[in-house]
Amino acid sequence: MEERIVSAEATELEEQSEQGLRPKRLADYIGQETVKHNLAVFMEAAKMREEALDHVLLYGPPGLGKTTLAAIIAAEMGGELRTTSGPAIERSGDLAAILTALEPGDVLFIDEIHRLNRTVEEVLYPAMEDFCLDIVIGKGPTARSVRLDLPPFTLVGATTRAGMLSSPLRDRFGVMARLEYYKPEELAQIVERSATVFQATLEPSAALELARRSRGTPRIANRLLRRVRDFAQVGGEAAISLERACSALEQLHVDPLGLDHIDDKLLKGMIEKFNGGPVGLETIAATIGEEAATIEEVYEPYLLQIGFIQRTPRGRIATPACYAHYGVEKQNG
Ligand SMILES: Nc1ncnc2c1ncn2[C@@H]1O[C@H](COP(=O)(O)OP(=O)(O)OP(=O)(O)O)[C@@H](O)[C@H]1O
Ligand SMILES: [Mg+2]
Repeated sequence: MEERIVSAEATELEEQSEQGLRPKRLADYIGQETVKHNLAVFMEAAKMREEALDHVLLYGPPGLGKTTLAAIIAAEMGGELRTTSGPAIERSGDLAAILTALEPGDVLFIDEIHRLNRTVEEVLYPAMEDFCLDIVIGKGPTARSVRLDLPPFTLVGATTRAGMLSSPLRDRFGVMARLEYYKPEELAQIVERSATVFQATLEPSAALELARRSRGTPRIANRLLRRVRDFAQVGGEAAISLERACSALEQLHVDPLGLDHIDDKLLKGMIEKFNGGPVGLETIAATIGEEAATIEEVYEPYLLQIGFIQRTPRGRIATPACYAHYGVEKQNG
């Protein structure tokens, strides 16, 4: 798969630089008002009862702030954040080691929790439900099971694929929070905050322009800000203006809706080669030289979200909004 500036996934380098951009407290976390409001109530109540917060499942598309929110929950609850991920825990013994090292009130963050294997997952059930661990000592006829108590802790799970979680696991989360794509005004606030962290001056109109082209995703907004700042810096400009933002984004092939050349290739292909469809996913994949799964999981979600394509039983169709964007009339027949 080609590297894209509008990809919602983090590059390896970004994972480190993002650290400094993450808001640390709930009050600084922009947008996601419902999730934020509910979490604030649940955290307050847990603190009043002097209990650990109920286990929280955060789900939604990449780059919307799940990892950020997990760290905020730990900070607000006054516990340590222990981070791991589904694929990193290979054996049930690995998870047992992590669980027994927890202190009361800690937050265990399991990223990509849909990728835990079943045997590991089963260790998690009693840990989540009763704060205990059943371990088997010995083998064969002398084997016996011992129950270990765990300190009260909060599990925060994150996933982009909530549908892939088994129902016993899903049922053990007291709080389920779905993160939504951000509005341009919210993304503008996010890039303005990031610009302050970078000690860059960003004009409000430039912030809004970056926001509009960021596909509802803070990670993309911050990435575009970094690149646009480079252009301004090399141009010797003290502040990032709207004109500079627009010309830099044009240079980067990010159009006013946040579409790049790959989106163009896909959408124009549907219009020009298939008269707007319906056209099957496999056929689209073959014409643009991509895997069907990549199109479905990576390219399509944003195009569906902005209403440029529709999924129908007979295949994908390009909508009138998509035709209008490219200034093309649909051929009849
Ligand atoms: N509500 C927010 N306010 C401010 N910045 C945010 C917000 N949400 C996300 N960000 C920024 O966006 C970047 C990506 O966020 P984060 O890593 O938390 O996303 P994620 O949902 O965990 O992504 P992934 O699915 O790839 O793990 C971070 O640099 C973070 O600073
Ligand atoms: Mg994350």
